[in-house]
Amino acid sequence: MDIAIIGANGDVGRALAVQIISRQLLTPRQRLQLVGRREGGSASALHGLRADLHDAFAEITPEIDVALSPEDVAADLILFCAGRTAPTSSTQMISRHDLALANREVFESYASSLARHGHGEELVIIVTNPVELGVEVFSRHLDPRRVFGMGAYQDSMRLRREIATDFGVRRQRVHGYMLGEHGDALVPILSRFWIYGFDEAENAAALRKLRGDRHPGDFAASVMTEKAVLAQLVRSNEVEQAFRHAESQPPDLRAVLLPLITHISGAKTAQSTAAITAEMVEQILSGGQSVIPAQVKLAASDWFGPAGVLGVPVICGLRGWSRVIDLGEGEIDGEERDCLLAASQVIRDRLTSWGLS
Ligand SMILES: NC(=O)c1ccc[n+]([C@@H]2O[C@H](COP(=O)([O-])OP(=O)(O)OC[C@H]3O[C@@H](n4cnc5c(N)ncnc54)[C@H](O)[C@@H]3O)[C@@H](O)[C@H]2O)c1
Repeated sequence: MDIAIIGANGDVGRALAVQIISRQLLTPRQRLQLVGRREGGSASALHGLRADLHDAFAEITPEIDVALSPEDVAADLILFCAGRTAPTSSTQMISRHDLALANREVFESYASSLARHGHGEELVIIVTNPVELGVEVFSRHLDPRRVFGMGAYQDSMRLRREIATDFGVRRQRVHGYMLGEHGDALVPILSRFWIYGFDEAENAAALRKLRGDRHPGDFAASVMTEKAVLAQLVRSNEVEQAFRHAESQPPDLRAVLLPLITHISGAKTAQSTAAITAEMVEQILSGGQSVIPAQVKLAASDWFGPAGVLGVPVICGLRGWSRVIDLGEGEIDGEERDCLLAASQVIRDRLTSWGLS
């Protein structure tokens, strides 16, 4: 298994290279390809990064090479983190629409080249935003079962971590999903929540505590309200107060709001994104079949809604994802189902507005 990181000179790409090597996801005989642009600083910086990685991890480095054009990408697993990112300051504005149009070209150039020059068995994990756009573009060129967006995985792990903190357990003991869009149309699926090791009564009490008197359909409006409060605090330079405000919210809201302030504080979320992407890679490479929440391109026969890109739990292995699980009749709350249908519509509308209908 060889891995390519597209956009390897970016903040996420560099952190991801360190994660892949330090977790020894590749043996010394396998290859890590660092992919950047010929123009700009990448061409020289990637050779520097290659040397730095050898210097840091001499005993465990895989073979590392540098590629500077889409035609030269050659790997079994492609981690896509190239392109523009949302600004880290609340005063610099680039609309999501402009970000999408800029990144659509980058997605297209690599997806069409992989379709022409790849071996046809590649798995692709999209990190670049909008994740749903990347999944849509790649799924038009490659087998959709081999394309994943890591947004739902990251959002679900954040939800589990925040819940774990409140109940004083390790994140690995918490089950629960954050599905839908990696954006404003996120859907926490608390009806699939439980803590391993708690009995039925303890889990029911934990769920009551978690939900309080809130309904799944209220979540999107709460996110919008709290985002406006935080944007105001960050604009008036009260970043510490913004973090305190976000930390006072319930776990599902914290899972969305804390990364948002982290990004606009200037720190970005490169380290956590790289760590969680590497964890997802580790699961996929384990060789077994695991359940991974991810944005994928669904056919209407895959779930209870229409065809399109959506964050859902899928069974996944080295040949890609095979089916959606945990969303059957009676498995989730009726209101959560409605929220997922609404999220799917939001994503379809956005893709149409970005020229992909
Ligand atoms: N999914 C998530 O949870 C998540 C979290 C953080 C960041 N992101 C996204 O990841 C992406 C990268 O973020 P970052 O902070 O590393 O940004 P960055 O600006 O630091 O890096 C982007 C890199 O992409 C490279 N690039 C641009 N066009 C390219 C092309 N055509 N070919 C090869 N390389 C190209 C740039 O040279 C740069 O090195 C952004 O879209 C960001 O929104 C996603």
